[in-house]
Amino acid sequence: MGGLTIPTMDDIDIRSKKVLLRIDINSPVDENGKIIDDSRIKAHVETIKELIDKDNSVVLMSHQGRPGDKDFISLEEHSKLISKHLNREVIFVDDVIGPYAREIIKNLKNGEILLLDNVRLISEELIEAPPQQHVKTFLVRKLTPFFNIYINDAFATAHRSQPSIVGFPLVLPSAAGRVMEREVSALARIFNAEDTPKIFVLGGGKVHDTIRIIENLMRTRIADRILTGGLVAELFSVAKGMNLNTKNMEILERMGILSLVPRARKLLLSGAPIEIPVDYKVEINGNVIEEPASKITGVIKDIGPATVEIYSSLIKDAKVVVLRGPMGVIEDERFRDGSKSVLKASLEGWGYVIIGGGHMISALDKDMKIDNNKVHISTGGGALLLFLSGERLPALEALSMSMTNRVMNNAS
Ligand SMILES: Nc1ncnc2c1ncn2[C@@H]1O[C@H](COP(=O)(O)OP(=O)(O)O)[C@@H](O)[C@H]1O
Ligand SMILES: O=C(OP(=O)(O)O)[C@H](O)COP(=O)(O)O
Repeated sequence: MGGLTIPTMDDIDIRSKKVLLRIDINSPVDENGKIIDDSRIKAHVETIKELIDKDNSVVLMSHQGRPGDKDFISLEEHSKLISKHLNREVIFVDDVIGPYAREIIKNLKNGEILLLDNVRLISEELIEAPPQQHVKTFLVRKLTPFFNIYINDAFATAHRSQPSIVGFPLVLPSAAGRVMEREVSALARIFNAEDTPKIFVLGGGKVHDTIRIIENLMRTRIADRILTGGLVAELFSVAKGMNLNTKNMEILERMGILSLVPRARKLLLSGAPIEIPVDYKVEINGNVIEEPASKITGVIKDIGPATVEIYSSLIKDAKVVVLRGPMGVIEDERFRDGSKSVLKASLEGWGYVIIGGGHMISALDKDMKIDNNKVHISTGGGALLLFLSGERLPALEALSMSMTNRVMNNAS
């Protein structure tokens, strides 16, 4: 798959085993911490079902949000949703590696499913390091003895070199789950680097990740044009010398985004084809108004209608459109238009469309017509873009290493 040889669930003996299944059910949540879109949860049902049908006991592991952020919450609600979509009981334990969790894992019977709590409750999980280092973490050492097999189905986290992603494949027989397998093979099929023009529509809030992705896209000359929205647009607007007014600058400062301005300027000076919005929807004292980018007085919450029109016409002429990260604060119904409109334009165009990232997917309306022959809805955001820009993903590398280790172990 995708240049690397990666074991899938067809390559290992998965019958009547105890399986650790890393999934990515990191979902958008509202201001009360309630899940507003369960697409990622639904995506993993196929892999879980297959493991249960093969008489395994399955322990699910995932993260949700990052410590310090509002969406860093327990996985209890997720367990109910998995249970609903599977139509089976899912045991939830509000623990990850403690004695209580280990006891339940130990006693889990074939056919039973357990969801551990947010793996990022374990601080080691936030560290990016090579697999050889992560093998030594408490997380990997405490849990490995209970399992026969590790399956990684978390394509959306494949760009992180964290213990739950890269540690276990070095010590347990491992394979890619069905989501991981399908993502990698679909992208390899649909994404042809020769097809032009390729337009990337990049928004959302993970600006540190996105600037790295844009640098990669420019280095490998993959993107012909980048249309920005969300906080990514604000960064490039500042880098282009626009005045976004004090309130927005304070938000960017607080989020550590202003420190990225020199990198954004370097990209622009090197000729990166990055477009910024010409107008925005802003919020002032609870009211929504439209303002031109040159005269911003409110807090920026979405791209405006003139920008939507320009972006839509560019999108419609593209051979490949890749969208990741919403154009605005889509948790608020009043600021979903920008994201919905660029999605609609992409689906109406003639090119291939790849949509990624938990938030952008949640802006897809049920009545939007999706032609499965030319649209791939990915569970990944950052992972998807790094994969498309040619970067090697740590999760895939670790799975590939696990196969080499097994071949060597069998030979010795
Ligand atoms: N102008 C904006 N100001 C503040 N937050 C924004 C803005 N535009 C988008 N966002 C936020 O970006 C977040 C989603 O970004 P991200 O996690 O990068 O996307 P995805 O999950 O699709 O990969 C949402 O919570 C949304 O509110
Ligand atoms: O939502 C995710 O990534 P995405 O926003 O790039 O799609 C993944 O769950 C990874 O989460 P992280 O970016 O906090 O490591």
